[in-house]
Amino acid sequence: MVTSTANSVRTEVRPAEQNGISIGLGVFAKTNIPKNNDVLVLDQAAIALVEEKQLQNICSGCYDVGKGGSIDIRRSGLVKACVQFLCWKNGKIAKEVWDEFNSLTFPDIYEGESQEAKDHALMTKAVMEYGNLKDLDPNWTKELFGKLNANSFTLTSAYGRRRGVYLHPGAARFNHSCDPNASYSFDKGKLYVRAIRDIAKDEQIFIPYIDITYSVDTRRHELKDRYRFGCRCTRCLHETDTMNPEEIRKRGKIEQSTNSEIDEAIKNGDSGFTVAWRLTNMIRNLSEKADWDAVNMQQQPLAAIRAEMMLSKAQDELYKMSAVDAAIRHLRTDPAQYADEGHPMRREHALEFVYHLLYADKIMEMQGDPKNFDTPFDIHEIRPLFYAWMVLNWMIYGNVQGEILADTREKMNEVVWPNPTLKGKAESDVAWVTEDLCHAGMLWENKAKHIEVHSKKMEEIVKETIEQEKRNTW
Ligand SMILES: C[S@@+](CC[C@H](N)C(=O)[O-])C[C@H]1O[C@@H](n2cnc3c(N)ncnc32)[C@H](O)[C@@H]1O
Repeated sequence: MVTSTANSVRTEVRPAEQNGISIGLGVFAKTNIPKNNDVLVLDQAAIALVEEKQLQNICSGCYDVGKGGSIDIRRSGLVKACVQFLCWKNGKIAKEVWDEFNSLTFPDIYEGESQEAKDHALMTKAVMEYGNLKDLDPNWTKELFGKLNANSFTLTSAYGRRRGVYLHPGAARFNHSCDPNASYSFDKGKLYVRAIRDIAKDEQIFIPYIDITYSVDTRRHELKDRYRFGCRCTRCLHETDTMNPEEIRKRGKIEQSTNSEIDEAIKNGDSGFTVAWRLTNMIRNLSEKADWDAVNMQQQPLAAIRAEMMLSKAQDELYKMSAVDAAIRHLRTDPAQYADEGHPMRREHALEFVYHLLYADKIMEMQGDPKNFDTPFDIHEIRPLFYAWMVLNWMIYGNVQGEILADTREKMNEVVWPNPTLKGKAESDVAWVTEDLCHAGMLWENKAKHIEVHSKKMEEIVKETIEQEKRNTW
């Protein structure tokens, strides 16, 4: 069912409105689409740009690591010099994709005397100068930047750090909602749009353009800033109608200033440990200052600090510590943010948690490793490999009682995964983890006991860590 436009067997593009206001075109279901089913799988990205510093690591064509890419486009000098890299799939682009790209709109802000228009004029001049491109058309560059800004997806690493942008004219027709009925994920150059609720025939399909775990003020701020529109979604309208304006403003302020502090904390190339220490201080300061109930692990801005702490510790190979952050997200934040156990974000985060656990297990096996000091995992005598097995079984069965390998394989086929790579990874991991635990004698006789003990211990670790962070006795 892979297609290169949003007019497909299941979807069509037509005029759309949201809460009584026209919002241009949108994507609609042509048939009932049950929850967890594909809405659309798109290939033929028109533009995929990865920022310069990532180029050695990641291909902007398939977003895979270590492959490099090709540059073969009309006016290639422009884009290469300006935004570093551009990859047309197979060096070509389908005519229907190109036509759709040309029909995309962009806000007036890019016209005339706006700061953006001036910036683009300046960039064009620089590119003409340095790239020796005398015949470059400044109107074309303005259009390109305008379309990119208004219609592209932000490509992020698995940890949510920005890596670049991706523009697919078909995907660009999906409108945004802060309470979406579909989600998307990238996998090997394809974009998978999946229903996260049952979608009825003729219903409009909405995806989230931004992280919707933030409060209304921050969401609206970000949509205005990045995409230049005031959100008309039902959730935004409801929240602005019913919540206390003072409370809305206050929450937004704390979230936005914390995000700036996070950027500040990770910016200057310090060690992961130092950054994690700064982030812990931020939690303590927040818990001291904030007189509202957001200083719990389930909400922003603490969920954002948590994700950065996890990454910072992992950068220093402190996996036993980063796995604790992943556990807090898995057991506290995600269930609160995404009520549905099968939500794609919960699955993606769960698999990340598994990787932190697997690395933690490796480190614990290494005798004399300097990082093998007394972390909560050592103190509580948790075997990370066993907990990884529990999480994998939760992902596959929805519980932790997984039985035998053959069963697991069968079940894997029924589970809907956000994308094929995630499925493949979980599938191969559960096989070898199960085998290793069998050899270690942890499966099957004492399995129930191990599950009970590990669940209890992980709960204690999570509780203790959260308390320690608030007091900063980390
Ligand atoms: C990526 S485009 C989506 C397709 C677009 N409606 C079109 O006609 O091509 C983003 C634009 O759609 C509109 N839009 C999308 N979601 C919206 C929302 N929740 N509220 C208001 N406008 C929205 C805004 O004009 C925004 O700049």
